[in-house]
Amino acid sequence: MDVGERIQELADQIVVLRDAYYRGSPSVADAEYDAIEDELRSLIEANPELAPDPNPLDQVGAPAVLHAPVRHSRPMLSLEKATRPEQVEAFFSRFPGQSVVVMPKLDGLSLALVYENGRLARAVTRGDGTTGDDVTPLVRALTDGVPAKLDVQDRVEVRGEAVMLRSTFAAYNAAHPDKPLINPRNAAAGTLRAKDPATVAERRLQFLAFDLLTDSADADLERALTTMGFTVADMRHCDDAAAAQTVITSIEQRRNDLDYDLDGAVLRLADRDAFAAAGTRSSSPRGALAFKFAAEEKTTVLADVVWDVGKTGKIAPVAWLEPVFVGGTTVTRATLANQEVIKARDIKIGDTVLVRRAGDVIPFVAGVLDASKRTGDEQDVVPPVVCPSCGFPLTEQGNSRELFCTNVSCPAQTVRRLIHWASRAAADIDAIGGVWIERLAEAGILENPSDFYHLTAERLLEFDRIGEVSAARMIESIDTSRQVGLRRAMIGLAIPMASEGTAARLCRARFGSLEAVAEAGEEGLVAVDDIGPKVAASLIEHLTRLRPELERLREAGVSLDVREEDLPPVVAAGAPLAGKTVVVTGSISDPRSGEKVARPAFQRLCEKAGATIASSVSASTDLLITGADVGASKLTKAEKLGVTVVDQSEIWQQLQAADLLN
Ligand SMILES: NC(=O)c1ccc[n+]([C@@H]2O[C@H](COP(=O)([O-])OP(=O)(O)OC[C@H]3O[C@@H](n4cnc5c(N)ncnc54)[C@H](O)[C@@H]3O)[C@@H](O)[C@H]2O)c1
Ligand SMILES: [Zn+2]
Repeated sequence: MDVGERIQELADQIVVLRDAYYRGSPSVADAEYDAIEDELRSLIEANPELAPDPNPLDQVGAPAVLHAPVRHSRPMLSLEKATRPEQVEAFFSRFPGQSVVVMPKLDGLSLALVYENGRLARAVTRGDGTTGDDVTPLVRALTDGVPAKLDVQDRVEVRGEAVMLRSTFAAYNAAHPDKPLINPRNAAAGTLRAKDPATVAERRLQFLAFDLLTDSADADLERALTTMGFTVADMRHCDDAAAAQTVITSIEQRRNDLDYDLDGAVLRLADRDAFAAAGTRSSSPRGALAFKFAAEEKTTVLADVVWDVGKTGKIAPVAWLEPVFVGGTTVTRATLANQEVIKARDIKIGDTVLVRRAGDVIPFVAGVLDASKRTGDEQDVVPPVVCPSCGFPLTEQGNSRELFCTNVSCPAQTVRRLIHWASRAAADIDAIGGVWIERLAEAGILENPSDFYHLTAERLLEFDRIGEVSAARMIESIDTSRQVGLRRAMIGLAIPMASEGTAARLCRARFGSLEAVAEAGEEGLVAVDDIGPKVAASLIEHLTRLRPELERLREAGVSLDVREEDLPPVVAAGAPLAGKTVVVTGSISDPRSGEKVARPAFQRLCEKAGATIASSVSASTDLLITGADVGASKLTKAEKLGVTVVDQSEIWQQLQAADLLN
């Protein structure tokens, strides 16, 4: 094929792929689509005379199916892409002396919000860049971060990205295993295509502003937007390429801690007038550049599905994949959740599947993008009828029909329980990996956690492929783990229904040892906040069953007593929340960095500030601290009970003022 033909072929492919993508059913992963654009771009650069007409690279989006078309005041463009530091340098050298802001490139869909006489008049999607879709009712009903009113009378247009938070996405998929969403970007776009807000009510979006079109406002973009009350993607001012590169790298490193997907960093002239003066190309502004990060989604072939027995006997499907580089590592295994999810996503062995590895979640198979690629040789995924490890019959539980092995002495479960005991969150026996645990269990040396503490170097040296140094290290690591203490021992014993939070709360409630928990009785346990009768019953049942094991652990010198660090924090005099009972709700993030903060970590900070934490709002609550994405029902309840509601920002300020951060 000659170059001209290849160019035409790529251009045609792009048109077809864009059409499918902007209709909401992409047929390849973004990374694969981008590779096609890149190839076309470099062929045209080398052979400008062969540029196709029309050239899809000069166009934005797709001639979408518009329900309520609205023409944009100024075109909504795409961004020039970069992947190498030299391209960042070239950008700076084009604008000598100009300050540049560097900010995350949010992966959602762009919206233009038009305000007239201080009121939100219209919210419009990008569409083909010239004409977009009016989605005002959906944005009003479902999007956080869109003020209904502004303190400005002139016409103001604010542009930004509507994203679905990763936490919203995960919660939605957990609640709807029968109709899972593929990824947050697609989910956000689908939400704004809905005919009726009520049908997508659980799919809330967040708007983050990055552009402002008006004459009457501060020249500095970030200051102008924040003054108006918008949430702005974290912007850093940089005076040279080296500084920008440092910010880009730090954004990429923080990528996993954020509650939204990013696909890169955007560089843009900080001064609004300079940006406007720089002008545009056919499909992108000259005053901005997008630096792309490694993809968090790729497609690969699902080679097989194996059913894995977990520590509680749960049998879960695991996808074996042809190796694929995604989210920064090579992935060969991914979770498929359960049989209902496999059915809902219509996944077969041999399919080309989309694998997603984003944030701190384990890689999962998000679905099949293009079922028309099937050859007919694909095979259905058939759930097992007996335990793959011990052959015992299985039971099904819950709406997702999760499978469980009913044999308490199932060998696979035993190994998993031992691995769990040795894991970092529990006893942290880091020198002994899963493979060794399996070998030792097979040899009949390990069955219960207490067996670890009778291992000797001599015994380990009887095995093949082990030297004295590693045997000594393993024994030393076991010895250190004797200090495990109440909280982590409880985690390590994997008691059904008792979470890591349960273990932490029992310590905070001043239980002195695991035995003390076992003897507290239901009444003593439910007195602890957030421990209900079901959790209490499970604790009593399993700790009673484990009584002989607890004795064996004690005899082996393992501490099951509460550790100093797990006790409630010492509260300083004059602490800002002293004596207050508080409830924390919504998603919390540190305003200094924008990073998501796990709720327990934030609650711990509140405790340091003197608060007592409660799990739900009641008449004895003093404060309800709200993060992002708070359901209306919580607020209504607080209002009814006369509980004061404060935004997290106020608490962060108080924490900072009391020197409780860092
Ligand atoms: N999988 C497929 O088949 C397929 C097909 C077509 C397009 N796509 C994907 O769609 C995207 C193409 O869209 P594009 O060409 O407009 O490029 P783009 O999405 O990469 O860049 C432009 C967009 O970036 C967004 N953005 C996010 N944060 C921003 C910020 N801080 N400042 C400015 N803009 C910001 C804006 O919405 C803007 O419209 C790519 O990610 C591509 O992979 C995929
Ligand atoms: Zn079994």
